[in-house]
Parts: sequence; structure tokens; C-alpha cells
Amino acid sequence: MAHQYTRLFNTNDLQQLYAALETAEYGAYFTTPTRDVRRFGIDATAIATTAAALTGPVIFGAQAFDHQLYPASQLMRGFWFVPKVVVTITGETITFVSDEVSDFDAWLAGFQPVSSQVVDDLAVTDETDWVDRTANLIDTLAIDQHLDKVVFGRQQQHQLSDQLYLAQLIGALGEQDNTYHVVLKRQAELFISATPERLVKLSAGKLATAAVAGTSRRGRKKAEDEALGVALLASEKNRVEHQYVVDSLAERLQHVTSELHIPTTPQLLKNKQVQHLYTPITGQLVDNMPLTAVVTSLHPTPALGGVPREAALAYIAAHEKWPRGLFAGPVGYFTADNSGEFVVGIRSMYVNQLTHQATLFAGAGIVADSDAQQEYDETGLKFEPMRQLLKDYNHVE
Ligand SMILES: C=C(O[C@@H]1C=C(C(=O)O)C=C[C@H]1O)C(=O)O
Repeated sequence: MAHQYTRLFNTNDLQQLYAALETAEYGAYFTTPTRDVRRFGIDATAIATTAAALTGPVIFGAQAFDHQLYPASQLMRGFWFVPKVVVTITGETITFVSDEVSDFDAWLAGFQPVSSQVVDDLAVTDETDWVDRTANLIDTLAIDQHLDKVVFGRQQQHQLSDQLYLAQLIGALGEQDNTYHVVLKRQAELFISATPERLVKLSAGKLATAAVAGTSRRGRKKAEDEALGVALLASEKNRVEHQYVVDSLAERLQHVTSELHIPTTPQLLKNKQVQHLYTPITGQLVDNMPLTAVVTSLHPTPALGGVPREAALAYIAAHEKWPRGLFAGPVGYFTADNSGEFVVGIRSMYVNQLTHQATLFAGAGIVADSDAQQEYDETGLKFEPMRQLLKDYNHVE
């Protein structure tokens, strides 16, 4: 029998919850861009490699991008868990749910917050041949009739001086506006994302997804930023990249939704370093298809994989330097009444707390008329949220 407890939220609760996550072997933190709901899953009563294997009021988890095995990691292969305690903060209130804990105030008071530590970013290792490999990909796209778009990823290793503490990390995530904030923890491993991209949200049968593809930098001044946005909306190359995603979502949702609403032209989605073409899509799920089945059917969209899907995935597996793990994979939660939300784990990093290594991820949609150097610069901008996070980490109160 689950225990449930709701009371007024007070700001001290957050530090206690971060401390609880710090001690948990398994944990998750998830907030929407508006921060109107913050969710924590702390410790696990059950874990599994597939979502279908678990039942519980709320299940958190992530699926790896593809079948390639990320070396020396449990977390990056994807995992799902039923939290021992689920905590949801909505506006003024905080709600705790658990089968095992009943006195939640005593439970929360039992955690000891960790004091701030400085972590230095000691050395950065890049993929030095990425521009050359991207130029090869562009040549391939120009001649291959069976490959239209490939989202090509790259990774950047950062050697840190120490482990990262979750209170500081989540505090520093607070600087990243207009994005989801996601942290997944599995023992000494963390996956962190400040992604702008929803894969799918489901609530009482109402489905919401979005195409996010096509990218420009932000301008330094308002006029420049607006001009870059106008140019992005008018860019044939970016509109083609974007339309692949819209078409793929429409096709896959057609069979499972009624009243599918798809705007005919994209709008702009602005984050700190980049702006994207963005088309929000809504619909009504026809039967009670599980949210995780919708996730499986949509992933990977051409925003993260490519067109056609299978050929693009084969190209990625053969030509990216490292497996992606959770980078660009679905991450989120679902509830027993089939609601929940999944985002794609981009603007993300993986941290091994024993070796103090952080791996940052970025990718860019490549089509036949892409420019390799421009795409390199774009992926550089897409590393920035996590680079900034590592800097902000040392300045959290
Ligand atoms: C793959 C990434 O981003 C994706 C690719 C985009 C593009 O090619 O324009 C834009 C947004 C995301 O869908 C990333 O941030 O690493």
C-alpha cells in the first residue's frame, strides 16, 4: 500500500532532496522548461533494462540511442527504475509517494547536505578528424540516392579534478533557461542534460511532441539575433532538415492518433547559445497505447538519427567515433495511468565519478549541401550548455 503525503513546499526541501539524491544508488531529477513541476525519483525498489518489466506509480528511465554498447558503463546502456520515494514539487506544494517510507519529514531530515567544492576542468580532448569525416559524409550524401540526412555526433572529454556533487550541479543547471533539466544517476555514473527537445508528452490521452531541427547561433544584440532568426526561417537547407522531422513524426503518429494538429510553418525556439526551427505537434492517442510504445515508435526522429532511418543509423554506427550511450536517446518518466514525458538527451554529458571524466555530446544534421566547418562550429555551440554548467558549478551558492 503506497503512502502519500502532501504539504507546503519550502526552499530548504530542495537542498535536502539533493542530499538524498547524493546518497542514492539510483536516482532521477526532471524539470520542464517552465520549472512548474520538479520531479525526483530517489533510490530504487526495482530496476530493469526495459520499461515493460516494471510496474509502479512512477517509473523513470532512459533508453540508449542505439544497440551499440557504450564501454565500461552500466548507466549508458539505458535503465529503468521504480523509485523508493517519488517527490513532485508543483508550485506551492510538495508530494511524496512511497511503498517503503511513511514518515516523509523524518526521512527527508535524515540527509546531510554536502558543502560546496571547487572542481577544475583540467584537460579537454576533442575529435580532431571530425571536420574531415563530416566532409566525407557530405560527399556521400551528394552521390548516395539512399541517404538524405545523417545527424553526425561528436564527443569531447573533460578531465575534471574531482567528482561532481548533485546540489551544486542541479543549482548550476538553474542557469540554463528554456530547457528541460535532467539528471540520471546510477551508482558512480551520472547523465546530465539541458535539452530543449521534447520527444513526447502524454496526459489523459493528449499527446504532444515537437520537431526541433535546423539551427543558428544567437545574435549578440537584439537586432542581430532577430536577423539570424529571420535568416534561419528563410534558409532552404534548414527548412529541408526540419521538414524531414515533421514528416516522420506525422507519419508515425498518423496510425495511433486522431485530430493530429501540425502547424504548416515552423517557429523559432531560442536557447542561450542557439536558436532552432520548432514545430509543436499535438494529437489525441486513439487507444490506450503505452507511452513507452509511443517513445519506441518515434525514436530516433530524423532530428537525432536521419533519413531514411535505418540507413542513417547504420552510417552513424559505422562512422561516429564512439557509441552514443544515452546521448540523443529518450529519457523521462511515465506513470501507472499512462501519462508522462520523454525528452531527448542532447546538450548533455556523462560523468564517471570515479575517474572524474566528463564526456560532452553534440551532433548536427548533415545534408548534401551542408558545410563541414559550419557544422563543426554548430556542434561547438551545442557543447556550450554543458561547458557553461562546469563553469557555473563553481559559483553556486
Ligand atoms: C543533435 C543535436 O541537436 C539536434 C540537431 C539539430 C540540428 O541539426 O539543427 C537541432 C536540434 C536537435 O534536434 C545536439 O544538440 O547534439
